[in-house]
Amino acid sequence: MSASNPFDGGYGTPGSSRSFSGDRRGGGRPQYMTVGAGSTSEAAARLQAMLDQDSGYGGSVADGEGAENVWHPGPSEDRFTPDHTPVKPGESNAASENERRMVASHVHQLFYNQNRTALARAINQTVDTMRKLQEMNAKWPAHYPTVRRPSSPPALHKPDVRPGMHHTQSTADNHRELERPPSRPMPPRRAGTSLGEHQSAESSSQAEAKAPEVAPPRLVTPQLAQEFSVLKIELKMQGLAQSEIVHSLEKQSVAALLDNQINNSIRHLFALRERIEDTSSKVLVTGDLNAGKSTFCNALLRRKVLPEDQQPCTSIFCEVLDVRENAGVEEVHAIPHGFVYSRNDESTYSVFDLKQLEDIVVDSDRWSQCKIYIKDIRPVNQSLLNNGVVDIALIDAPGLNNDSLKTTAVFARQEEIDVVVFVVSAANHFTLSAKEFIFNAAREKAYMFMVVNGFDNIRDKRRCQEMILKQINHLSPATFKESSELVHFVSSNAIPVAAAPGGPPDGGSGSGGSGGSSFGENKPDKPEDEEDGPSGKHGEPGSPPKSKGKGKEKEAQDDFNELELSLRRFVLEKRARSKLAPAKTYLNNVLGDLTTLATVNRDVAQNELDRVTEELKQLEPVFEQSKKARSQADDQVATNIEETANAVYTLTRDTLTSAIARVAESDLGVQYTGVFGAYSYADDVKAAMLSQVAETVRWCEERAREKTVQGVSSIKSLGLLHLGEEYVDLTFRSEKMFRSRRDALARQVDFETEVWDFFDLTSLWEKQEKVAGTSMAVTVAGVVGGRMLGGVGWLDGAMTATKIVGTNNIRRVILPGLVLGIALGVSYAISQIPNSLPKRLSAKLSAQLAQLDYTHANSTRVSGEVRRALKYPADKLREGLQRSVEHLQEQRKETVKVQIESEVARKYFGNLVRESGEIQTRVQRVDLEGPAPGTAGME
Ligand SMILES: Nc1nc2c(ncn2[C@@H]2O[C@H](COP(=O)(O)OP(=O)(O)OP(=O)(O)O)[C@@H](O)[C@H]2O)c(=O)[nH]1
Repeated sequence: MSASNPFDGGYGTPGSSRSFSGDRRGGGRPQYMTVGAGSTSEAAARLQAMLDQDSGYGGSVADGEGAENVWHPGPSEDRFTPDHTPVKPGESNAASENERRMVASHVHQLFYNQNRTALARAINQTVDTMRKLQEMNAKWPAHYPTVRRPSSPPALHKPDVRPGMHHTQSTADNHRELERPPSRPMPPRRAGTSLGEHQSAESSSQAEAKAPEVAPPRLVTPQLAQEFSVLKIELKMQGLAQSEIVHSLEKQSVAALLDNQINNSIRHLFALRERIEDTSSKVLVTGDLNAGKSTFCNALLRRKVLPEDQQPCTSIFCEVLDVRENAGVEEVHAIPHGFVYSRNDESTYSVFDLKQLEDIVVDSDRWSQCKIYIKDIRPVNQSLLNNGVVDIALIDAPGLNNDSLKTTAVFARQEEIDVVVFVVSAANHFTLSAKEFIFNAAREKAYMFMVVNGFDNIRDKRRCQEMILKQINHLSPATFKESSELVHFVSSNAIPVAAAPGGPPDGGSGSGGSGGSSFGENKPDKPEDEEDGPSGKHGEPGSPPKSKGKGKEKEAQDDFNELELSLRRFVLEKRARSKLAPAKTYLNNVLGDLTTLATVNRDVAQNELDRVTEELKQLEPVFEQSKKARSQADDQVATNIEETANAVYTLTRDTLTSAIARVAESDLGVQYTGVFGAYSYADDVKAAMLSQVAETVRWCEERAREKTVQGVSSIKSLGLLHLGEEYVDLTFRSEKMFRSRRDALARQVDFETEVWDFFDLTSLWEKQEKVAGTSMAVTVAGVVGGRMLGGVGWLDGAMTATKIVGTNNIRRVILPGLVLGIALGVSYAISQIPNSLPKRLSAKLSAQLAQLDYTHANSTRVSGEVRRALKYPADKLREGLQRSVEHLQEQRKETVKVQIESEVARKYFGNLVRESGEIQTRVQRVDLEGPAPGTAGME
């Protein structure tokens, strides 16, 4: 019994002859048969030609990758959709009807190819775009958006409750948030790993447009949220929200994480491309323990292949394949753990007989999975495995429980799983593990085929249906929307099955079976043949009496037949949805992510560009000012030093010159102790003079020190003026100046005191002229004495005296007068020593100092030291100014660099927004839902 309005579409042509020339899997092109008596119509031939010409990628792909290199199988290799509804032989206008159906199938196939082409091209373009993004990300680390955590997890992720987007920057200085423009159709779907965060389901466009995207987020385990991520950066850091972690990471680390995500995404896209190019389909049958999965699979095969048991038995994945895939040999290949199955490599599996399957399926310690090659005994138009269109594999999964849930979830996610058939016990409904599985699988497989099994056990069937459909609506809204096609309430054990190979014919499962012969074509259509049906054997105790049971069996088998038709339609006709939808939804999601990422980064780049442009505008005058200040301060400091040094030089020179000139006049403080101490007096005077000169030098040095201190402080003011806080103050220790030895002077000045130095005759003479009444004797004595003392020509002196005194008196006066005169003269001269000696010595000292160039040398030394002392802070100031200029220059260079980079990034991300938007639009235009033209009218 289907949930509502089961449509059988009127497909199927039992009796229609269809044959394929060549090996279906060997690459030979299938030949489409004309059904009925007529030949292929013109329209069909035209369509066939179109299909043959349509390379899948057409001639429109210029870049080549999509066209020739990737899409190997031509579209004609994919088979057209078969007719399903049995048309009884001899039915009126069967030929034209069949022909019409075939044309419709071709059209359907053509559309399928177009969609497949469009998606494959979109995959190629997306991969190209993502690779370019990786290049950009390496140069300009992209900023990564995160999703704001909802305060309380919404029950359903409806578009209007989508979380707003937060942009998280990885750098502290650049932190800002960007709100998503409200008009943007796709929300960001990245979130942290917590249960409160989730991403939207990957669903078909229809599901996206009309249905809430995901089931309650509380069901998302961190593990699965990660597995279903697209460009999400997953970080496993305990106790930290993702946004916080992203903040705490370096920009480069985020870029590296994104790069990694892109790589994963590209890998996934390649897998999807391979998948859409693959013509086979895998059907995974899963569900709770003991829900009747194996019984259901056997019912589908009309053959008891898989072991059924009342207690859990299937503990490994059992993949049932058509025997043609194994060169026509029925057998089981059991794959041990750790091996990757390859049919052509026997070392990867062990071969068993079908009879041994019972032992294999329970031995999960030894085997990871098994491949069961069997011959589907049903005709092509009824067989699922051998349907003539797609290679189908049926996979019986272990019952969902805590241990296998994850494995099954991972299995269900595999790209090659096209259809998930979920078997749920009508009596038990959905368990927690079932709900979790469905919710998560719904992300990848928007549609799920639901088999509510054991319906025979239910008394209030309507209530059971209502309750289960309500749960499905909650778990997989997309499936619920098509519940008439996708949800079936059946009793698998009501289906007569052939006995296991080698065993007696077996009807139902487990506890009993229907007549072994009841499998085969058209059986369900003949309830009257069901004498030996399963009625009463697998029903609950107290099942209805036989006559009533017969009706029930018929009903159960009809329901199952209906299920089979739907499943065939789902797998075969709607394989576009099951095969192409994952590619479409993933592309849609990843392109949405790309657009989000690009929008965020374009805005970030724009903001950065604005910021640095403004920064540059402000920096430019500061830089110019700094350069000007440097040269100004340079000049000022140089002038300052020069002026100070010159002033010190002048002061020292003048002071010293006058001090030396006047050294004799000053009070030297030396006591004259008489003629006998004249020599020591002379030494003392000399020492005192030298010390006075040295003292003067010291005085000059002191003034120079003061000037230097002033100079240093004026340099400091300049520094503070131009460098502000950057100015490094130096402590100037002026006492360290002029530390060189000052007693050098005594060693330099070396002159002997001579006798003449004691008598300054010139001055004596001058004095005598000035003093009136000084006796002639004194004069004579002076003259004579002078001459005598001069030691040369004393007679001349005597003669001169004679002339003056007169000849008569000479004899009387000459001797005593002479003696007296000399005595007086000598005593006078001696008395004048304290006056004469300093002058003489001073003159000598001056002369020697002049000879030594003492004044100039000292002035140069003192001013030189001043210059040296000032040079250090001046150099430091210059360095500081230079650094400041260089710093600004560097800053300017850096800002210009950032300006150029953000300009490039803005353009790039602007283009990326456009590009990914365009690809996304093309992807969204791929309509996997609408009926193919030509078939619509037939349903
Ligand atoms: N009444 C009734 N019993 C059924 C139905 N389908 C299966 N059973 C019984 O349920 C029991 C379990 O069936 P299995 O097919 O082994 O169940 P399973 O889900 O494959 O079990 P595991 O693989 O062990 O998880 C068997 O005894 C079946 O006969 C049904 O539609 N109605």
